[in-house]
Amino acid sequence: MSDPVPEYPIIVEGLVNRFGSFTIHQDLDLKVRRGEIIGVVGGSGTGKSVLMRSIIGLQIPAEGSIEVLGHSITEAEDDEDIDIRSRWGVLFQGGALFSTLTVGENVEVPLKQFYPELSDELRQEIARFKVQLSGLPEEAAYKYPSELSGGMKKRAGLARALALDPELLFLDEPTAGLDPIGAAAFDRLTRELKETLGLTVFLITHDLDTLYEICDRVAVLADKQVIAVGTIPELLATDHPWIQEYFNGPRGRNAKDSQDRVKGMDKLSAGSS
Ligand SMILES: Nc1ncnc2c1ncn2[C@@H]1O[C@H](COP(=O)(O)OP(=O)(O)OP(=O)(O)O)[C@@H](O)[C@H]1O
Repeated sequence: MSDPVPEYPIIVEGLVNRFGSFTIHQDLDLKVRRGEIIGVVGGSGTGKSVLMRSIIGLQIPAEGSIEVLGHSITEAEDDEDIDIRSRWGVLFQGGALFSTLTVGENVEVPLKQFYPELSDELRQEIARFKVQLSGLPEEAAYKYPSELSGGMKKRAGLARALALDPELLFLDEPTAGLDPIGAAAFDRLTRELKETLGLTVFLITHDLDTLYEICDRVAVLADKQVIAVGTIPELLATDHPWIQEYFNGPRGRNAKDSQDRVKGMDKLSAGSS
């Protein structure tokens, strides 16, 4: 049995990341709450993906400490490292599916790695279930990534991220490249999965609609740090120029207007029923 999920399943303190003489993060702190969807935003190149890679142990920081599900990532021993990696799922930008494997076989990869004792039959059945959980038709399990649309590839990547029943889900720009309807459907799926599976979700995005629709809080990366974390109204109450420009610029206003319209329609339909 894994330990229970702590109140803050991700704690980053004093993180420093450098590439050569180029400093990406300097004394960056972030605490993610259990059960929330935290949106991570920031200009291009501010180090959102590098932060995610540090949290999941793919990028060794120059300084700082990172704790995930109560375990130190920066000082993990090998065995502990393997145990903890089975408790999160990651959807990388672009899906990162193996092109020579079918969708089902892609989902089987982490199952084979972490549960080699599973029979082929059971492993395949679990993979088919995860494919359906991600909103794909069952037959998608037998297709190759090249036979899927962009939106289906994202869902296939999500199915693989869910393979091990993770407690934490990392999504790197999940709606990038999707049409607005596909993006909204993916957002709904993320929210539903979070609620039904009790996940904590770390979600990097440039998509303002996603932030308004499904994120409980938003962390803003700028000036090599997380300069603010909070709900969108809380962020709007700060006077940081990037935050104001981002949420109050034309795209930010459009996203807010469209969320207000959806809420208004929900109220109307609740009133008429
Ligand atoms: N392995 C690496 N070696 C050298 N530089 C790197 C490496 N990985 C990332 N960088 C640099 O670190 C910076 C932050 O990259 P990162 O991918 O985290 O940005 P991001 O905020 O996710 O950007 P975007 O929104 O464009 O995806 C960039 O300048 C990038 O070129």
